[in-house]
Amino acid sequence: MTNSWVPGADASGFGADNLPYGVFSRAGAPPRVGVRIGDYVLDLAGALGDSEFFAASLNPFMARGSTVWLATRAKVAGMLTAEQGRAVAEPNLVPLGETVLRPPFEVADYVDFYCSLEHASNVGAIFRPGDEPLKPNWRHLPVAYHGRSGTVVASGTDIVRPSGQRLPPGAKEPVFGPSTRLDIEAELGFVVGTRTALGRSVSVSDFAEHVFGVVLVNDWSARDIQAWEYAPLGPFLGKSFATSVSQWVVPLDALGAARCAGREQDPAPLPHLRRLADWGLDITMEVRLNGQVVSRPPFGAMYWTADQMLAHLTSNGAALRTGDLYASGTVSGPRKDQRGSLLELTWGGSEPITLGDGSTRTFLEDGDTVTVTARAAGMAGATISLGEVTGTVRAAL
Ligand SMILES: O=C(O)/C=C/C(=O)CC(=O)CC(=O)O
Ligand SMILES: [Ca+2]
Ligand SMILES: [Mg+2]
Repeated sequence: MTNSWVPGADASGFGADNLPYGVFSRAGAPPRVGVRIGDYVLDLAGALGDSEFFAASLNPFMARGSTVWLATRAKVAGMLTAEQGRAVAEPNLVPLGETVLRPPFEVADYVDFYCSLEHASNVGAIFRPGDEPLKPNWRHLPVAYHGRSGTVVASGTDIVRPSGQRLPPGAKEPVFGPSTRLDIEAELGFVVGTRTALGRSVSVSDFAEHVFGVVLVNDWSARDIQAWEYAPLGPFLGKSFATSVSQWVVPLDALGAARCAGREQDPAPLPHLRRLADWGLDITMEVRLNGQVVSRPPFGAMYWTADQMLAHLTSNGAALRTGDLYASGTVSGPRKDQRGSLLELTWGGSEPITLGDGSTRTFLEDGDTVTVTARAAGMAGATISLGEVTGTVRAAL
């Protein structure tokens, strides 16, 4: 672990080995880019002075590319660990409590993958009983759909219960109204920094050149709307009403110690999707419902890794833009208490879970708060916190 002179930082999960980026503002001042250290934000506009930090999003900084990302990270780490850097950094440290956090980046395109073998198998069994849970393509490519970037919201934003069409159990005709099966999906999101030209593909080996960092994602899902609408084109309004992301983007470089071999793949993917480096990530997530832990999904168990997702996403020549967000899909592990959605935890609503106050849930009720957190191992015993993504359900309008 690299020690920081900032009080409390080393043990906070936001020590000098983490240094995630976000956007903050102070009372009456325009937003700026900052780095979190302990319970403080280092104002990068003040500490480094570069124009891309006087900005309301990380996009201008992310667009500069991986050489600048690494150089900036090294400078910031130096300031927050060495006594010589302290003179510059200290006047630019803002207590977290004096800041308002803003959405960290402007989302360009948003894609959601489906990369957990257990999640895909569980959902297949619940939605399509009697069929093979996995379609024949599943082990050959990371399945995904395009989501709605305009409804990606920052952690803390209230989620209004969506209305839509659904087919009530046993009914022959659909009805329209508030969803009765509102769910969560705990996911990891990858934020693209460096764009590409139309027609170009990104190979698995160029992953770290394009992906700036990771966020936690909750892909809120209305299971009744989804189940009725999805055939044959996939999820649409059942997921497009809101997707929440955490407020600190953890740089890929902070996850070096969390890298692990991806899960074994059988059959071997086609050459353009074959892994060339270890981009599995050993990250443990925690899902809390009204404060109670209901699941601990293990990201290291994902079948497809993020380098493969990016290679697939661009394999047809689709261009990348700064701010593109692609999420892993729901993270579910082999154990029951590792499932990343209520759909799976309650097996389609047939096995309610009991909360600490004695109440039970199948799906979310108005007033429920869901919080997803995650931690990864850092260098030499450090812990890297990925912060949290939280949201409270409000009654349908
Ligand atoms: O299998 C289906 O029909 C639908 C699956 C999902 O809801 C999954 C989705 O949003 C992708 C994911 O989070 O894994
Ligand atoms: Ca999802
Ligand atoms: Mg969504």
